[in-house]
Amino acid sequence: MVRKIGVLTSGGDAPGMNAAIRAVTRIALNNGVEVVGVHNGYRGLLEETFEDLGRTSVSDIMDRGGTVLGSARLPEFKEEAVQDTCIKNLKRAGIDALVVIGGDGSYRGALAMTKKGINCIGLPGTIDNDIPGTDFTIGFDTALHTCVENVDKLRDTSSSHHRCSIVEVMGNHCGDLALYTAISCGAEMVITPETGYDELEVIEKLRYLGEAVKKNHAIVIISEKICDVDALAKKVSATTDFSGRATVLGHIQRGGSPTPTDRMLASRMGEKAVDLLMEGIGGHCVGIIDNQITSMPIDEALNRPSQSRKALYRLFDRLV
Ligand SMILES: Nc1ncnc2c1ncn2[C@@H]1O[C@H](COP(=O)(O)OP(=O)(O)O)[C@@H](O)[C@H]1O
Ligand SMILES: O=P(O)(O)OC[C@H]1O[C@](O)(COP(=O)(O)O)[C@@H](O)[C@@H]1O
Ligand SMILES: [Mg+2]
Repeated sequence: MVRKIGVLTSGGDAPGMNAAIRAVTRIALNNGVEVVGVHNGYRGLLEETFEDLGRTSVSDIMDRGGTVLGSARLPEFKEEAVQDTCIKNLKRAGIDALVVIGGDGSYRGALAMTKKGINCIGLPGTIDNDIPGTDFTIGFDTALHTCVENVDKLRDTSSSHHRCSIVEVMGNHCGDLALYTAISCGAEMVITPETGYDELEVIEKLRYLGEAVKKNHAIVIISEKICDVDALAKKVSATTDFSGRATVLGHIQRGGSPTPTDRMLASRMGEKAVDLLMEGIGGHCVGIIDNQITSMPIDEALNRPSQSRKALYRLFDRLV
């Protein structure tokens, strides 16, 4: 029987994490289960930075970006000795189950802890939308809104100055944020890990858009970690009709008040996490598939192939 649940946020923060913390806390308390907030991800398990959470501890946090519990990356958490210390610390605090809100790395940690005797449930919290086993992650929708808002602004000034804006967005190794932004903003090109990158092809396409199609501006959305966008912008200025400018949206994509979609998703997922723990289930992660809240074993989720975006790339091509 579960009497006390811990909750932590781990890896890169994401808007909506607070709504998830709130949901876990309120739903557990309403079931007569105590809740402990663990500060700074897995580091808090090691350093025992625990805080009892009451109903009002999670008041007025739903609309705030970031995570009130703090987040961290703790590479040494992969070591068994460190995990063993964390298990001891959890037991000493009387915490018998844990909700981990984070990305794929955090899921691996949650699985390891479950195998060592503390049931953990993973909630997908990342702006990257790169977690298998769910159609959408908490934070993706808000980050997409931020990207769209900023690219819309860049389009205004790019049109005035006959410019090509090359906009780098986050996503780690996943192109979703770039692809969804590109479709939503009516960009001229999208470059992601899925499309691959060929500098000559990009220049040729921009030449065609400038010289043959007579476009006033061109927006290129590119995923991070693909090329040096400043160098590409210089090349565009030197070899096409457009003057090139690079913008790296950076960490603003991680902040801001979560959209209602992210707040809803976080609340629904938080509810599911507590229900699973109360049923005695651990080592699972929660997802949303076809708008239904689901759960599956973490190792099954991590071994699933990532979803095909072929239809969306085709749509992008047909819209240009
Ligand atoms: N294989 C693993 N085993 C145990 N813990 C892990 C593992 N991989 C990552 N972690 C823990 O999860 C934390 C967050 O992982 P990271 O990949 O940085 O972010 P995210 O969870 O957002 O993908 C890491 O700092 C580490 O503490
Ligand atoms: O904040 P940092 O350490 O610079 O990391 C940046 C990375 O974190 C992210 O913003 C989020 O990644 P995770 O959710 O997997 O932690 C990535 O898009 C980006 O590559
Ligand atoms: Mg990750």
